[in-house]
Amino acid sequence: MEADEGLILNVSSLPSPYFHHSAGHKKFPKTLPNKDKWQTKVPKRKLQQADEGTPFKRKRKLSASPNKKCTKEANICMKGNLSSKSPKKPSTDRQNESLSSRPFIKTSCLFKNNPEIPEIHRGGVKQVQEKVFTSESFSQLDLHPHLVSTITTVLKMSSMTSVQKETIPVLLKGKDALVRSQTGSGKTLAYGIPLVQSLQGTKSKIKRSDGPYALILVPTRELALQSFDTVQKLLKPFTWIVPGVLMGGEKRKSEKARLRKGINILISTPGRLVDHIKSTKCIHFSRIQWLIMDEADRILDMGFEKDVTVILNALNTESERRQNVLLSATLTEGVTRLADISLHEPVSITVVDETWDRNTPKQESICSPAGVEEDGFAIPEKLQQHVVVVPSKLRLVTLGAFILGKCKFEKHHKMIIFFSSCEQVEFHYQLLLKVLLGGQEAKEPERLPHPSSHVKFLRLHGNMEQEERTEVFQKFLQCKTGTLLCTDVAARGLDLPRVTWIVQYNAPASPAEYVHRIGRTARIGCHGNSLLVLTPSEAEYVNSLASHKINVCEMKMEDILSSLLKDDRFKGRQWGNKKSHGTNPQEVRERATVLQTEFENYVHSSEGTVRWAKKALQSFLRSYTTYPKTLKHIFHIKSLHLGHVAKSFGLRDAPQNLSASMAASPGKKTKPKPKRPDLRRKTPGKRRLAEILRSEYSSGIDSGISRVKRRKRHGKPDNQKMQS
Ligand SMILES: Nc1ncnc2c1ncn2[C@@H]1O[C@H](COP(=O)(O)OP(=O)(O)OP(=O)(O)O)[C@@H](O)[C@H]1O
Repeated sequence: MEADEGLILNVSSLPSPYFHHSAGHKKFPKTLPNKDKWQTKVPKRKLQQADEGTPFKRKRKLSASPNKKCTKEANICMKGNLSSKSPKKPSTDRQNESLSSRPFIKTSCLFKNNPEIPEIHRGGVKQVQEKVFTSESFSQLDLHPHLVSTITTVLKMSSMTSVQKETIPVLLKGKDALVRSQTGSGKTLAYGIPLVQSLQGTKSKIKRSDGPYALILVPTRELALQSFDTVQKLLKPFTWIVPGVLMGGEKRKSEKARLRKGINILISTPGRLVDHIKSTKCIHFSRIQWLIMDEADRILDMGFEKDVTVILNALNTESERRQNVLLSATLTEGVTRLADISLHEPVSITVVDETWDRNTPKQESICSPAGVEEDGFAIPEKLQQHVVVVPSKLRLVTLGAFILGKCKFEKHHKMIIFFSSCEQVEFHYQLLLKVLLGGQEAKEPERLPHPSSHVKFLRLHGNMEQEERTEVFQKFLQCKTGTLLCTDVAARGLDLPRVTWIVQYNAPASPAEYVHRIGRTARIGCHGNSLLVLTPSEAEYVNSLASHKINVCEMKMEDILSSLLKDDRFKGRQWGNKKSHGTNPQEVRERATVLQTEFENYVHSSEGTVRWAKKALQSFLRSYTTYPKTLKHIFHIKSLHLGHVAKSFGLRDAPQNLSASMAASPGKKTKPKPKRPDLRRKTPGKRRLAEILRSEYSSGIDSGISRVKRRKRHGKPDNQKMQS
């Protein structure tokens, strides 16, 4: 794929640095053994005795200093071949015993030579909190009675949220506003209600052929669809006002036709709108009265600034005065810039709880969100945030165990897992489907899983075709349980009901993105949970979050892994028909190793899957280089142990010659990679990176980035599909 151009991978033929293979068992079976044969065909490995030392030392305290980060993992930087550091062989007696009567599952490979796990201390950070609801009803506002009845009967809402109570009157007065309130607090209606109220009451009744009166810009297509849906509901009694969405993916011709017929409230992603501004003659903005930019900071973050400038210029040349609204749960520097160029004497609205040390809510007639950012971002009160520190080698099994624990054994969970690249989403989607679902639904991945199965997987990312994206979005919207694997394309604005867990398998590029990702749960006063997965060398990220008043509490990796005790598919033969003791750490380790072996067997079942895993690993490494400067001391490519990271992609060996730029030898200075937010300087590398990142958000017609084609039924990951 384009995203990976320039990276050269050689298939390594070196023996695995992780395992001591018993004689005659140097190679794993080439194909995934079927389930009943599994226990006899499992590659023979020696058992690690329970008394073989403590696998995880929890000695080191997490340094408060941002530059101190010397775990063993960090020190072994990027050495792909660990042969010199292979775990010691256990005693010969044990070895013989293993060879004669045991299943030869050697647990030391996963649980040895890992860096120490630093202790995480909750910093006693007092999180910023907002009160979600007020006791005031919509009927107290000066709204059209039909609009009020639509809100109460169609949307089934009675009282206003804090942000609605503050924002709606300001917008009804015709003022510009910069609105910040926590995720899931009802910002869509905060602008939607005054918008509809004002348009239904225009002196001369709006005609469809008039064209747009309002423009709503959002960063992703799914959010465009969602906002369209809300606006459409509000417009129920006012049928003469026509909303429409432009978001790419759809044929440009049919969008043009809809524009020609007339759209009064136009909802669009910036890229797609710019495309129409440049190529569609019938598009005009002569009657524009409203410009709303939802997730305003994101719109700028991802290199849409140029598009926004084109849009603003187009609006300014055709209409003189309009009302402008910027909204987000996180106000950042970018918004200040955008506010400067797009808002006119705005009212700044931020919602803060009474118990917090300011009055709530707060209105300022200045436009400087800086103070808000200093105070930290508000997190929904009922959102329980967790972090787990996991050595690289154990990341994949920990993820697998977590999914099984929540979705298979606790059942009623709906989960979103965030990854840092499309390739990783695709790879993990197939891998988890095949291994955790034991192959049933994996045979027909496009089919909905059996309704009784609570372990279901869906995936969403910017390289999918729009038709499939929309289908997946709708499916996840409607399902009660299941797991969505996605990139940040799903991080902003999406209101997906009943999501109980957010997992961040790769840490986000900024605390703001952390806030938006976890904000997909615990919406509008509901309960929710989040889990951030960090490696020992990344543990300091917790301090970075704390500096934004974000408080996470630690979950132990061992506790997550222990859910494997409930799944006898991962039982080592040593335990025979014996009932699990429930807490035996050795048994947990053994089961984790069985699961890891299943992952590896799948990955190594064909050349295509190996290539796929390497591709996913590459894209992970590439995304690792794009953390901004402020986080580079935590997320630095040189802190990664390539062999250990490879293991978390089910690869038995660290790929050799990964890339000249990626896997530079330790100590050798490499050119710094472009940082995520700084995408305006047009060096070719930056332009390409910007393109890749924008693919998550683009209009869908301009990037030229290859897309993952809709999979055929019975589709198997192979090289062809990944190349698309
Ligand atoms: N007054 C209300 N009463 C009850 N539910 C409401 C009310 N206002 C909004 N909601 C519901 O709250 C949920 C979240 O609303 P919305 O998506 O607008 O939040 P948001 O603040 O825009 O979130 P984000 O920052 O993540 O984009 C939606 O399901 C919406 O229908």
